[in-house]
Amino acid sequence: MVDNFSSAGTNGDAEDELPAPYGTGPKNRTTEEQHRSEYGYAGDDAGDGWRDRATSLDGLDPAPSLPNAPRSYERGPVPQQPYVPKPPFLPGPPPAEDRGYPGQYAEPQRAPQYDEPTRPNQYDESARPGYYDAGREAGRDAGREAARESGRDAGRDRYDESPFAPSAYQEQSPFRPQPGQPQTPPPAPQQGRPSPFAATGPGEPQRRGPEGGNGVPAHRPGPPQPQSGPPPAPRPAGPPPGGNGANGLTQHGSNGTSGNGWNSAAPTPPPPPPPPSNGLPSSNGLSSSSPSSNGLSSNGLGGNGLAGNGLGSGSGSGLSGSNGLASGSGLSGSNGLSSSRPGSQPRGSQPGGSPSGSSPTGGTAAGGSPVAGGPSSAQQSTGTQPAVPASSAPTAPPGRQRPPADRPAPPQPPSNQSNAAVNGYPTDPSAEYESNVPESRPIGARRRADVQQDAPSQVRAEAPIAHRARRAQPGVSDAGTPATAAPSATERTSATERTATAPTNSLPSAPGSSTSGAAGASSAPGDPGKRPRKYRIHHLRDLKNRGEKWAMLTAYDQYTAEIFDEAGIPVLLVGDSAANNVYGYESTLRVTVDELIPLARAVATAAQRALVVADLPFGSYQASPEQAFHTAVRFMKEAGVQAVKLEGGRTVVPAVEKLTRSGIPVMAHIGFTPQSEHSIGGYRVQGRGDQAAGLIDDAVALAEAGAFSVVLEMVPGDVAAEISKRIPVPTIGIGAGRDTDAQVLVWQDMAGLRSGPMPRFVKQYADLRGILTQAATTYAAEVATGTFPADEHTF
Ligand SMILES: Nc1nc(=O)c2c([nH]1)NC[C@@H]1CN(c3ccc(C(=O)N[C@@H](CCC(=O)O)C(=O)O)cc3)CN21
Ligand SMILES: CC(C)C(=O)C(=O)O
Ligand SMILES: [Mg+2]
Repeated sequence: MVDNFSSAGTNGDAEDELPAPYGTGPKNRTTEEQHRSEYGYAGDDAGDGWRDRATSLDGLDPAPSLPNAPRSYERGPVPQQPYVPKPPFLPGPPPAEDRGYPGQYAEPQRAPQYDEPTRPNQYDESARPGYYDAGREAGRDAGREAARESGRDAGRDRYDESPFAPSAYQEQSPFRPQPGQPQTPPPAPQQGRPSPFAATGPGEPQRRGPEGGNGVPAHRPGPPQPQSGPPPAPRPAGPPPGGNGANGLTQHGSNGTSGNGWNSAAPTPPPPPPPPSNGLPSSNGLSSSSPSSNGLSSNGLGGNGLAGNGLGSGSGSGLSGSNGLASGSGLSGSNGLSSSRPGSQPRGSQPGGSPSGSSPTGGTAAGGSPVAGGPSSAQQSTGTQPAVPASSAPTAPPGRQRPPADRPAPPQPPSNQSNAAVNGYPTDPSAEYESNVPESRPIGARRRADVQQDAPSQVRAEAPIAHRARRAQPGVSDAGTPATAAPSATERTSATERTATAPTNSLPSAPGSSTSGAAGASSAPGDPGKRPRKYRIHHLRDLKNRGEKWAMLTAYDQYTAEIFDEAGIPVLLVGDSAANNVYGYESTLRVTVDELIPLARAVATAAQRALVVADLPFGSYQASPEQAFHTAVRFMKEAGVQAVKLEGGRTVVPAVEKLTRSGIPVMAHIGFTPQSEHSIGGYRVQGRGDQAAGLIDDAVALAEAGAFSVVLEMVPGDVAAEISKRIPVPTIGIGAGRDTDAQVLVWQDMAGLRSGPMPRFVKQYADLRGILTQAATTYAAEVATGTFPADEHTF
């Protein structure tokens, strides 16, 4: 059997599976289908918890019942689009739309490139061009016009233009909220949707499983959370971070404090935004102080949290610190966790937030400097506590409606040319990438840096970096950090220095020896002094050979990339998980190459040391190795990433070979592969029982094909351990236990930005949702009361 991704399950099939020469496409499908079988699944219920969780999620089970969309794809063209035979329908307001995915996936005709639709792929296929164009024209006009007529307002128009929301199409699409109607609250579709990611609306608590929704808590009660990431060195220490527990955050999560934890809270939608006037409790005194004081500000991401604490450090300790934050801020208390709900909406209240909470401390006002302040502030607050009674306040950020408009952020101005669209790159296939590159500094700058890195002595960062640093810390000049210095210092420094500095991060670096020296030394990710100037695939292998564990995080934008990079995270993944963590889709299936490239570019541009890997989204590589090549090249050229990741087992070996032979490092991804969610039949652990052998074979085949690392998602710990021993390249686990060579988490999960049901393998190290909720609430309150801006903010 083939299975693509999962072939794991198959034992003997292995051979069969091996696709012959590159023509994997079809096969994959076939295979996938087979997957449906339940494999070991059945038995699982009991033990794992996965099942349980599922149950808890109630019907959430993604697959089948989803009202949503994905299914449309599977079925073929979206029902409603009569006129749209195919791509054409892409209404394309803006060129961008190329995506028009709706129907296309299914389509056979065009070969390879589903995804890329948008831009006629330069490399490939010719065919497309015409195809799309035609379609667009037709579709667009019609669609748009109609839409306009309907009276859309400006905002809407914008929306329409968005590639994602072609008017005509949209309306019909099951996935998205209709443009016009802000179905805001939870987008209609979502509600029902089982997707774990779906933001739960305020009202949606239901989704959560019994357990509390997230299940998180429940599930992982745990005591020992093994999983957390063993930070590099110490890893064993598992608990360390424990602190976390301490922090509450974690605990929250784990405990489910709230009941379920986060969930519970959520349910109660809080009162809408508080009337400022009253105040925010805090407002009063707060004024300046409060706000900042809360630490919120300070906490801010940078501060405590992440950076400071050091994610990097891994689980460990540092983090905990972070907790502090959380709690400190009240957040915790507030937790955003609990309360927070997904954004979508009303989450309302989030408990947190509230103002009240805030106030507590007093803070510093200052603007919170990030970092430094961060921690401290946090702590301060802590004292205060969690403040945030959730209820209190008015927290609620104005519910976010996610009216369609917002969500898909379609940033792009509608340029019309198709391609040009999104990226801004010219559509012209032949166009020179270099020249196309929009910005001046980005890619180029980075690369230069890289080069230097290789050169041992280099040091100071280049101008670009400096700029970046400055930007980050207003006020700071090169040297110092502004008020709060901590972070800044780091930032400012050159890349090299930065590393070192990386503040807080002291994490566990591996004691390992750093072998190499300067530039390339292989070193522990967490140890500032030992970090390579730029992580390269050989460094990762060195880490494995030395037994040093490391952490990977997703990143989708500049700031998070900078923070994680400075925290010592050696690899940043611009995952297709941006679909549900950036664009608001319910699964990763809908995100396109054109949507990911801008994000990847931001991350690649911002990361100084981290190796940046981009996920090849669904439909952009399965058709053939050539398609994979073209898509990968786009990410390398247009975004500047250093490697790509694709999902699948033996069936994608030809693609892996093609890429690696072409000089493109490939990170493989097996076990539960989200892009094949529908063929797999939901979010399930893969590789149990009989499937184990197949999964191992997949890993071995991928490593032999040249993959420089292999992500193991939702794989039994013992199987992951075995694979880790069997292949020479690093294994990166997510729901694969503690014996993989590295761990990866989606940053919003790790930092507590999102709420809603959380996969069992997630450990939350901060409560950004709570922090931001409180910050926004306080800010709004101060504006309302006239506290802000104050004299010092006035020119
Ligand atoms: N925010 C976020 N976190 C992720 O880990 C993530 C994404 N997004 N998007 C892409 C993929 C999808 N992934 C997922 C998503 C959901 C589950 C999940 O619901 N797991 C359940 C198990 C359910 C079952 O076994 O039936 C769990 O409890 O962990 C797992 C992996 C991992 N990735
Ligand atoms: C969860 C990780 C491995 C991923 O593929 C993503 O974020 O897209
Ligand atoms: Mg992915």
